[in-house]
Amino acid sequence: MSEDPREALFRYRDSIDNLDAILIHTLAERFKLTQAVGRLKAQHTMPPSDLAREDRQIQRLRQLASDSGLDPAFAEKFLSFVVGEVIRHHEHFAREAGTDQAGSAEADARSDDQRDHGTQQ
Ligand SMILES: C=C(O[C@@H]1C=C(C(=O)O)C=C[C@H]1O)C(=O)O
Repeated sequence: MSEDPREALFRYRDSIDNLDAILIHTLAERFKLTQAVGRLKAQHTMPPSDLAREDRQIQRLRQLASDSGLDPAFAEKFLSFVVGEVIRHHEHFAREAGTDQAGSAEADARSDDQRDHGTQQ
């Protein structure tokens, strides 16, 4: 006899809940590292964003997504969303350290790039 559909639904949801917990824990660990990077950049007056690094990450994540049956466009949007938050943290650390470069070429490049991609911070 086949499984009760409600039992099957609960079983799927148990695994979904476990995976959601992994996502949150993974993001929390990633933000701990990016905040350390943000503090390092602020102390040494390095620009918050690095668009060349982001381009390499986008290509890598698009490839990983496509190899695992996930929409590469979704993977790119997700990375962009996360990096937008990271940059906000970096800018905060730079303001705190008094090393922010408002109006720098890097900041201008980022906002041009975001306009081109229809994203904003
Ligand atoms: C964390 C960094 O700072 C920014 C955030 C990135 C990220 O969240 O992966 C990547 C590049 C930078 O724009 C970094 O330079 O490595």
